Amino acid sequence: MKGQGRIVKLIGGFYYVDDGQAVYQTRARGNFRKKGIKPLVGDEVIFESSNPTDGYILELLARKNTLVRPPVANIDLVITVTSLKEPDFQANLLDRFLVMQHFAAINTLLYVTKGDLLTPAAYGVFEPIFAYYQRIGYPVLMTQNPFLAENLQALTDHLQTQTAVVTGQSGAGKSTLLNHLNPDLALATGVISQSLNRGKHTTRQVELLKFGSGWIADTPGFSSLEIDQIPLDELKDQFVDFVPFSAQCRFRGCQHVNEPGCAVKNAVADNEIASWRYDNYLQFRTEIESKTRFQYKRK
Ligand SMILES: Nc1nc2c(ncn2[C@@H]2O[C@H](COP(=O)(O)OP(=O)(O)OP(=O)(O)O)[C@@H](O)[C@H]2O)c(=O)[nH]1
Ligand SMILES: [Zn+2]
Repeated sequence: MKGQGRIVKLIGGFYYVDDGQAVYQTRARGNFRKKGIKPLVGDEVIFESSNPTDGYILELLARKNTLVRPPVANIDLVITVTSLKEPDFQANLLDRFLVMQHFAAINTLLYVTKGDLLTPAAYGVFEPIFAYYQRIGYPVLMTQNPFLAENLQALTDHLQTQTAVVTGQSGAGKSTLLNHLNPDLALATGVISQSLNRGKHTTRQVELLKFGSGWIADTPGFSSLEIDQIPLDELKDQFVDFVPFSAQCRFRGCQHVNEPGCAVKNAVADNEIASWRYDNYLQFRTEIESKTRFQYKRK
């Protein structure tokens, strides 16, 4: 038979395709292989299969978007799980996630965890920081006890028919959040967490799981993230809080570094743009510049 379905996981060179009725184990064939295009979890595909364990992907349908890390396609929403403690909150890492997700044109929601490990006073320090992210356009779900029913319900309301991916730093609480969200998901992650005994990192591969009428995927955590695939002069556009000001910069194409009459720098001085955001912007620029220089040298 020939059918259309979605790749829900990738293990050992096999792509598992869900066509809404069943899941088929397939391998990649098709023209796209010659072009060097690799199927990703989340891809819509045309496949051929005579039985559930022996099929072929013939064709990849056009992708809406692609997230490089984790490698997933056709995502509507990324839930970026951000812990306040164990591991400590790092605005630099959070901004990396946000910049990469904006560059990939994927919507982001912030889910804040581990407030329960802090005193109310220590927790309070973080409130204005996340209020800032909320103000510049990122939905934020944040309560001191992160897994209160109302907070989980608010997240469920955001999910609906969407395809969502849970991402974030190692140990931030991604799997824990999924377990709280739905007992059915807990089953799926429960299998994986048996391997917990062998090491610290639980989630090793991306798998799309049915959630309500949509899909959700846990992903392996990571502790660093390179932003150097973003072209240097496009980095400023990924800082969503800079964009409303940049139209008032004296020079078109202002990079907000040394240019006179820069409205973004003025906004930083006036505390309208958070200084840590601007500092991270300059740091990311330096990283991209040093990478680019390296590439020129090699030619
Ligand atoms: N106190 C507290 N502990 C939490 C919270 N969220 C997660 N944890 C604990 O933190 C540890 C790591 O949680 P996980 O859900 O495995 O983290 P993860 O982000 O999935 O980790 P990786 O799969 O390694 O990327 C576990 O021991 C959880 O029980 C929270 O909000 N509060
Ligand atoms: Zn400027």
